[in-house]
Amino acid sequence: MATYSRLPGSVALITLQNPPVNALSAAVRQGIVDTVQRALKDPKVTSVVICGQNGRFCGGADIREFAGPMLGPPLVPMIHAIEAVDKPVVAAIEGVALGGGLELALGCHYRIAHSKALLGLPEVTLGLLPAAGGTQRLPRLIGLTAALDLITTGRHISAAEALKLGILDQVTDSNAVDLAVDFVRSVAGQPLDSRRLSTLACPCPPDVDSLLDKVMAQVRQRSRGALAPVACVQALRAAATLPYTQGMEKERDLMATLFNSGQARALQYAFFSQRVVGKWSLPSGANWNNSTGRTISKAAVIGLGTMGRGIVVALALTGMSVVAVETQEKQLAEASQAVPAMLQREAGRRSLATPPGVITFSSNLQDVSEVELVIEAVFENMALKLQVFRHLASVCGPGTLLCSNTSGLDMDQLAAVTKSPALVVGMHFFAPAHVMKLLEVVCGPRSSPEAVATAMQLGKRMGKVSVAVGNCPGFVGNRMLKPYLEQANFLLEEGATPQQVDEALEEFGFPMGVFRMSDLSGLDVGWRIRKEAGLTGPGVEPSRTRQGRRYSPLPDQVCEAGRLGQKTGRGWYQYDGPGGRVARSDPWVHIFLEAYRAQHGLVARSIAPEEILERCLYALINEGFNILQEAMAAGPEHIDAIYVFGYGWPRHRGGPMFHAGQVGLGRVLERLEHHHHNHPDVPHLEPSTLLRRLVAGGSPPVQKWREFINKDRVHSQL
Ligand SMILES: C[C@H](O)[C@H](C)C(=O)SCCNC(=O)CCNC(=O)[C@H](O)C(C)(C)COP(=O)([O-])OP(=O)([O-])OC[C@H]1O[C@@H](n2cnc3c(N)ncnc32)[C@H](O)[C@@H]1OP(=O)([O-])[O-]
Repeated sequence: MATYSRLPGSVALITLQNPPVNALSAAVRQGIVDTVQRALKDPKVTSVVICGQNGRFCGGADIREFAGPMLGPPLVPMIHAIEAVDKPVVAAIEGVALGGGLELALGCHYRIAHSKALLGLPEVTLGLLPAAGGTQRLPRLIGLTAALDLITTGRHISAAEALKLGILDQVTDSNAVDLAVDFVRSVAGQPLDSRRLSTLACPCPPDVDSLLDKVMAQVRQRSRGALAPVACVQALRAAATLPYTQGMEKERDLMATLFNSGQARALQYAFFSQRVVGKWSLPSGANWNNSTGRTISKAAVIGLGTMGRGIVVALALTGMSVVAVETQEKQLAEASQAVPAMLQREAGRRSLATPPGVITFSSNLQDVSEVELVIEAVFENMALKLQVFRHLASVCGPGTLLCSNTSGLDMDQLAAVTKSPALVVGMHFFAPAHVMKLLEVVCGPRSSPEAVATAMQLGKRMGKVSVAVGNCPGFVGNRMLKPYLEQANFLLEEGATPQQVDEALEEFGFPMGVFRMSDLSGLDVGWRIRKEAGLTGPGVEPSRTRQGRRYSPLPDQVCEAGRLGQKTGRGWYQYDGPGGRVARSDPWVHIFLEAYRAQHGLVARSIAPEEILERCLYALINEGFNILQEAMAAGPEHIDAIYVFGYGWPRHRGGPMFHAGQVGLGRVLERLEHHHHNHPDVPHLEPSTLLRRLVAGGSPPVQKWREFINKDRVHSQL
């Protein structure tokens, strides 16, 4: 709703009320229409201020309403009516003015904001475009070039940048509503024609067509199949070339194509998934609402390799002090050079509220005795990690939280060697740890709600999307990645090339296909894990089965040939020397694959992109269903947030589990059965029981899976 009050000096104050972000729900829109009418008709009112309750102007249209029929007054005529009012209307912006919220402000004659306010038109991140006049009014106010940047990226800008661009008329460090009230009194009675943005021409550079063509090309390349960014450029082309009314028709038509698109639903699902995972819960019933975490002010990181250095920076960026420990002198010296530079660069990239914390470098584990939380990031080897945990248990105080950055080893085994297993959790970062948004918080069977709450809270402070997951081999992300990688290797055995597999995955929307990604992260990472698991190495027969299951020794043989990816200049592709970034097809690989197939009596066949996608993605998704069944993840949103924020799953496809729902669970089941029939020695293709149950249960929408799983779990226990 929206409330109306009349202030001294003939000012009407309209306050939007829809906590927490005053989104423009049907009730708020009706409230605005009613209160603007009232201000218009009230002869004692000479000017109007619109603001939002609780220090937040407006977070835009109410995204929760998109799933249903649109009720209440539409936004476009509502904003047009405000613009047409013959009394000055000022938007007093505090907190946020995003999407429809900024469009509402653009319909006002003046905009005043608090210096900490955030503004923007992020609709493109929801698979939409600013459809309440934003694509037509913003370019008329700030010019086409600047509007193209804000609308095609959807980025939030500070009040300072908005003032510089000309979106805002004034910015204040004190109360923006008070300033707006004083300001509007001062402009009451002044002509408003020039303040009605829809009546203005759109300032464009002389070569407007080449600018639009250039931006369209950049957007198409950047968006990897996402529809909304392209539609945004088309709407802005209309703003630059058509009168306002026709431009608005173009905006409306483009929005109609986007609104019901699968991509828009996927992106809105991703928006809410990111928020659902913050509300963590454990099978024990402990959750974000009934568990309290500790606020950490001093932490330590053990092991300053690539991951350890990034974790130190991520912690220091929160303002806390960090003890960075590395026992190898050479590595310590290198890290104490590299880390401060990384911290400065990252601090420069982000406008930090608090200065970064102090980092102390040491080679002595004794120096962590005073910290509240330790993150171990040594080499991925259980024996070494156990040694470190035993040492930490003897050095640290009884209340210290001990965390490991392991990417898949048993957290409970580590907890078992400490005095307080309840204070042991996994904090699995993704490289580069100070940049990647995802954090898997691994809850061992003995991890206390307080420990999980502390790790989740710390993740939020580091700006991470933290997802609580269960303790199983590979946790969630890497556990699902295993069948995906396996299928990719099997497809090479059967006739595909690394390029064909990667092209299919990149066409789907991944920034990098599986083989280019493996070359980037280093083929030796997986090779070492397979050797430690006894799957390859001296004395292991290079056959194509292991424990009765199909196994591909292809990647082992590539590594044995000294090809470890970008770091050696050769892997599944060739590069311009060690560290090269540009992947080129390598004749060696094709000769090697032919020889391999001949050696194993395999006949290459042509494999269609559809089969590549089905086998790689459905094997991954199938493992996701097993993870949900075992309660290693609380819901599909958790798996999808992990893949979108940690594994490059294209956001406009929502995530693996959402994608399965869009394809149709029946279809996924049928295709898995088909591929498992053709490859009975690949257990990862055998459909998950939960998938079968969901299909038998009528394939409920993804938002209903958690309910279905919980009911199903209770039922199966009966
Ligand atoms: C016509 C027009 O052109 C078009 C079509 C549109 O306008 S499309 C809409 C365009 N608007 C946006 O894209 C802005 C989306 N929101 C945000 O970016 C952020 O929310 C925030 C504003 C920067 C605050 O961040 P926060 O970190 O302080 O809190 P939070 O946890 O994120 O949010 C707090 C709670 O508010 C909910 N929420 C936030 N914005 C919402 C919105 N626009 N609609 C509905 N719910 C919203 C959110 O789900 C969470 O709920 P719950 O989990 O507590 O149940």
